Amino acid sequence: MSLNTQRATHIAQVLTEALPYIQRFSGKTLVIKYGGNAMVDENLKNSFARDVVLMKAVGINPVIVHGGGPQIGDLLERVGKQSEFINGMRVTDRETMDIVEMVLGGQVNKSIVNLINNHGGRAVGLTGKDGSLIYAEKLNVSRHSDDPAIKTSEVIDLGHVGKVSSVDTSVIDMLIHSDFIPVIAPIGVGKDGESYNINADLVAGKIAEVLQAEKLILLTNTAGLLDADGKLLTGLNAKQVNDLIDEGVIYGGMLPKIGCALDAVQAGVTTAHIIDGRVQHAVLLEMFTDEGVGTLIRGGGR
Ligand SMILES: Nc1ncnc2c1ncn2[C@@H]1O[C@H](COP(=O)(O)OP(=O)(O)O)[C@@H](O)[C@H]1O
Ligand SMILES: CC(=O)N[C@@H](CCC(=O)OP(=O)(O)O)C(=O)O
Repeated sequence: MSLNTQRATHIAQVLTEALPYIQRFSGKTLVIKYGGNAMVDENLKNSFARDVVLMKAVGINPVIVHGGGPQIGDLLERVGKQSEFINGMRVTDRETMDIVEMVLGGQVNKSIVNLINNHGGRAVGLTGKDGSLIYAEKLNVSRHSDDPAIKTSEVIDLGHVGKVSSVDTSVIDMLIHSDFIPVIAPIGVGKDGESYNINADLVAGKIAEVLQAEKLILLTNTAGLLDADGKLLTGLNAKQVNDLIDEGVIYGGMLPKIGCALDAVQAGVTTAHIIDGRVQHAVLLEMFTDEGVGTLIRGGGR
């Protein structure tokens, strides 16, 4: 057998092995959160874009929600502004909000759209303002005292940080039905017309819920959810997650991620996955293998 025939045989085998997964997910919607930390390497960005285009080509409907925390951090640094994070959320004053909108709605959103289109897909970029997709309201968080004797907690004003109050998916439905791939920046608009900076995981989770997606896939810069010894936790339910939060094993940027994954599966999304965006073709590995990759979160057990 020539080398070319061997290669073609291998491709044919791979394709037929993927067939049951393609049949299972064809026509289904998948919400993929593409984290800013997973967008750093050119090869990885290209492999992500190819995965998305391939999915669409086999009849799956990917909806991309992206972050861009490190990219916002870079521009803030260039203009000499410091950022503070509380419970994984960036404290956002008006000037920071302008930069967030420029970086997420402009630079990051358009670069992902461009990348997908360069691989033969048809992507359309949106923020939550387009088509009134995401209405937001102000998010306030409470900080508990480190002293267990002090039971009261302090409410902290995070500025223009929002949470999703409602999602109108009309514009997403229209794009999906016309064979476009929606690429969404996590900016919401308040009833007062103000812009809100929303953690991208929260937006991805809510959109997955409202679309009743088959999967919510959160790409990040760790192998998945890790235990106190740094070992990957492959399958978890709500009770186990809450115990890990109480033990302080889950903190920072993983808090909104795991929170939205739990909320999504409890609201009807079949499964949520936290996977390693530093691995080439991470999304396809999750979709087209029985064992999957990263951490799988299912509903129940709270
Ligand atoms: N138990 C945990 N397992 C894995 N990562 C964790 C855990 N707890 C906190 N983290 C932190 O969460 C980070 C991922 O969140 P974040 O930085 O917001 O990523 P992204 O930009 O992908 O949303 C990890 O890099 C890690 O520092
Ligand atoms: C309120 C809040 O923290 N918003 C985030 C929005 C971007 C984001 O979520 O980016 P990653 O997914 O790359 O972390 C921020 O300002 O960084």
